[in-house]
Amino acid sequence: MTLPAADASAPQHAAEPAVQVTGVTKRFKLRGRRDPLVVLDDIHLTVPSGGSVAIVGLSGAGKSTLLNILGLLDRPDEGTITVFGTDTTRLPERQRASLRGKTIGFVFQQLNLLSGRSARQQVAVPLLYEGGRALRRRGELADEALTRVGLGERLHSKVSELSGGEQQRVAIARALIRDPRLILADEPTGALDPVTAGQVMDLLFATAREDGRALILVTHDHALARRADAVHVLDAGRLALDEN
Ligand SMILES: Nc1ncnc2c1ncn2[C@@H]1O[C@H](COP(=O)(O)OP(=O)(O)OP(=O)(O)O)[C@@H](O)[C@H]1O
Repeated sequence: MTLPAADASAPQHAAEPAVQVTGVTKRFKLRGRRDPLVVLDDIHLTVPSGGSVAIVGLSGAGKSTLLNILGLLDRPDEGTITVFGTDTTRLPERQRASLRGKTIGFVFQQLNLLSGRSARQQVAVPLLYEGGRALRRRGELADEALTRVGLGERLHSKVSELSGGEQQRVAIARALIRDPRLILADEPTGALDPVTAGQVMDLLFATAREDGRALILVTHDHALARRADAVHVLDAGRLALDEN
């Protein structure tokens, strides 16, 4: 897919990690319980530029909680998240939102598609907040992104007319249209058959391998996790490298 070209004027920091997580802790207060639930306990993680990391763990281990924090959708109680050299700890909400929008593409389990809109309209939505060329070319860029995920024949189909797997691919095309440097994916291929899943993951891994980009993938699928450069296991609040 020829997505919008990366900003050639943007500074390149090849040696700088894409994401650096230090000492992240997250607790939730639970109803009827005095002690909070410690979901993340002193998490450390480095994702190199051009790299991919898979996070595996049992249901309830805290994978989504961690992904929400990495995606700047939630804040940790302690610790720091540095994204492409920007320490997000003390960033005001508006700047966090701006960094999130410009830098991060989300492929989450909840697709959040609008049922009345066509695939092309859905995929173009993130470009509505951009000015200039990307805004003007949004239809063309959406078509390219949809073609890349194998939906070139369904540009005008409404979500309600698409299968679950096709909807998931629409969400992936939408996540990629702004050419994000960091892709956060939570079970991105859960609704796809093995062949389509393989193609979609090829696309996500290929995107991440470009210098200055990265992919963080949460999955229960160990075969898929092993395609990443490193696999980390989240268990009892701690994140450990899976050496197997
Ligand atoms: N806002 C919240 N308030 C209280 N507890 C929460 C909240 N969000 C998550 N939790 C709890 O934190 C734990 C981790 O949840 P999380 O959704 O991160 O797990 P997960 O590893 O993504 O699970 P799954 O694989 O089932 O999606 C769970 O026990 C969950 O109930």
